[in-house]
Amino acid sequence: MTTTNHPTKWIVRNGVFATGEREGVVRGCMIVDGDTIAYIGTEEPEDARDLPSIDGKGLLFMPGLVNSHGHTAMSLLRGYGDDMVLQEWLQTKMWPMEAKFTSDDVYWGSSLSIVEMLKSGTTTFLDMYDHMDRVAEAVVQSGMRASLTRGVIGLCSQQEQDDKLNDAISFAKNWHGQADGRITVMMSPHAPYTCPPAFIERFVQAAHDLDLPLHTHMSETAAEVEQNVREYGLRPVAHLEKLGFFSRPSMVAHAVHLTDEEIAMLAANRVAVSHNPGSNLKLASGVAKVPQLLKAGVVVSLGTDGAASNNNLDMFEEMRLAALIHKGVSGDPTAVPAAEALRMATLHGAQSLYLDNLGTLEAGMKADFVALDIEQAHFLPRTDYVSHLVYSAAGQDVRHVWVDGIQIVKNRECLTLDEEKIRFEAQSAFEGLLAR
Ligand SMILES: CSC[C@H]1O[C@@H](n2cnc3c(O)ncnc32)[C@H](O)[C@@H]1O
Ligand SMILES: [Zn+2]
Repeated sequence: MTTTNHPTKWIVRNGVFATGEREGVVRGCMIVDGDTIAYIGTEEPEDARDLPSIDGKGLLFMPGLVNSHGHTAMSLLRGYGDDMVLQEWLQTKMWPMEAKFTSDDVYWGSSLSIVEMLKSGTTTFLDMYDHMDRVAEAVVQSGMRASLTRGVIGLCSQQEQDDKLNDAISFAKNWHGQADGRITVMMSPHAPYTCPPAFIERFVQAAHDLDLPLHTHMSETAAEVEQNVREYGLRPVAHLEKLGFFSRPSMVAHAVHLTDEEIAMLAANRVAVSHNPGSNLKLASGVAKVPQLLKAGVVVSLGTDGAASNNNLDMFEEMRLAALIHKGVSGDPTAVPAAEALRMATLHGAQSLYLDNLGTLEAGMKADFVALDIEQAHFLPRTDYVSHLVYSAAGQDVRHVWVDGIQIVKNRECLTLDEEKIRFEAQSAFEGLLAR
């Protein structure tokens, strides 16, 4: 992406800002200096008079959404396997197709997901997959921010395990901190049921050596928890703790099937959780105990998972699901209120990816933000914009997107990517997979 033609310091005037912070909504202006928010408030500073400006009238600004768990190349398998439980879905539909993926397939699938995410307000995402150099290439081109991790399934020979771990280590060495710091890396054994204990321990060691966080799928289904107990005599949380997984900064996806003791153990070890309500509902995995996790002080963020188990990457939908399903299952209408759902999709997302200065609209924070068109029926009356964002809005309401202070979506057009080519190549890639 090119960074020319962007003024280093500029101002948004006449905007409404859902800051994601305690003060909630600010009506006024925001000054961006390079990649950072320099000021936000109701009063315009005197020395801002001559700054280049954009008019925020009719726009609601909010922090860019953070999608804390997914597999971007899986957009190529959207609609390819519906209405199955996780293990059947993985074994009969996903893994046979993924075995045929080339690095080009990963590039076009990831590019397709990036277009979808950007245009629905996501500015940062986590991706766990194979051929990660090609995902990184798409991230660089897009101008987006990402936490990338080479996901490794260890149900293979010792030699293949070595090769996969070395691939994950090389990827980390080559890409952590690249793209002006927009790309960071985590280390990811796929799950306790696909990685033998000794292999997970090697990932923990590598994460120590590289000083990187760890990420994995954990306790997504009841069947997986039972299998873990059968094979190792421990539920997944105690199993991972025993393997040293939580001795590193770590974030686990799903965490649906937890006991109260396990929730306390995650909190004590400062393990962050990516809650994926859409994927958990579609695969009939269950409903995570999010109110209890939040009460215990666990950082809970939101993820879509891949587009083959969701089946879209719209984080507004995940926010709404998170705010609704926990009310439904608990019978408590105060469970996950709107401000909490918004925080999960923004600040908690940044924290769960171990990214500093990201996730709210405040002076000193990264200038990653989006603007929604609020001159639409479903944003009226002007009662509570945080409520509207969570209970009424959808990704299609996003009109403009900035990352690091640079505009990358303008009037719903992606400025950094050729959307038409990406749509064409993604469809061709899927047809090629079917034919191989
Ligand atoms: C080794 S790369 C990532 C790997 O994860 C698979 N996957 C996608 N969604 C899920 C999920 O919800 N639980 C577990 N594994 C999942 C994907 O198909 C890739 O093989
Ligand atoms: Zn996943």
